Amino acid sequence: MNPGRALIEVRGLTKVYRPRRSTPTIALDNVALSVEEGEFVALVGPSGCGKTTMLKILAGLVPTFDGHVSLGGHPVSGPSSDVGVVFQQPTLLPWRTILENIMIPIEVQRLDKGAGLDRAHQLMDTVGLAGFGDKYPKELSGGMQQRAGICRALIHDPKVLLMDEPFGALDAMTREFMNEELQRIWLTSGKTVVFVTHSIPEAAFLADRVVVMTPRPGRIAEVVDVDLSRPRSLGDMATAAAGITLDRIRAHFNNSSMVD
Ligand SMILES: Nc1ncnc2c1ncn2[C@@H]1O[C@H](COP(=O)(O)OP(=O)(O)OP(=O)(O)O)[C@@H](O)[C@H]1O
Repeated sequence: MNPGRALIEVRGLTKVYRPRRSTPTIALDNVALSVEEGEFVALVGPSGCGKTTMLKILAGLVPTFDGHVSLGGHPVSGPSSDVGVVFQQPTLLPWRTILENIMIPIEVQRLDKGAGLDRAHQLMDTVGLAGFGDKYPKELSGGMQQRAGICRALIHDPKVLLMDEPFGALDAMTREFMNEELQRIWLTSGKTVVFVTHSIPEAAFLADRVVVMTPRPGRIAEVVDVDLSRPRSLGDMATAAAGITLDRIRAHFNNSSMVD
């Protein structure tokens, strides 16, 4: 971790989708955000406020936008090996084993296979998938598949992990377990994480700062600091200090259905 140094810089970011046969949509409007190296930042906001759009832009998956977006001082102009992405669905290839799925970025980026295999086993150990490398995705539970997706995103040792509702499809108990797992992985890896969620408790449990977005067009309504010590336990979220943070975030959504 290198505190005080912005790894991700977003200034004046506006994204307008212009479909050929319908009216344009302003997904993001003049968004500014700096994320420091090693920081965990969560994005929350109502459906359609541009959270996924923001993440895709950071991932270099959206070619056109207005404003400045940089990663490590370099303007984002396409996918980068400095970034790992985890989506809501694990998107594992069904005909490949778990280990073969995790190794995909090593193959695509033509990195050293031996070192990649060592790291894959290390990551599988870390997330509790040791011994499952030879299984196929359908043989694993949803939570295990999502853990494999996290290993795949981390296999090439990216600086930044972008996560788009990674636990949204999991049952409540698995989701809580995955939140604790992710905190542990983040604490040991020192990665910079940007995490999209609809769940305010999840955002407050995981993040150093919670970025609250307005309904579309997405702007930043408030950035809420979460001043709770690490490592956090789920029980910590029932304390008065956590309650103040949760209320502060929830106040933005009193008339919205997004609150979990
Ligand atoms: N490829 C696209 N073409 C046209 N419009 C799009 C496209 N992608 C997103 N949009 C529109 O941009 C707006 C923001 O979408 P986005 O998916 O970024 O929101 P979101 O906050 O992630 O939503 P949700 O919480 O429901 O996933 C929405 O109105 C959406 O319909």
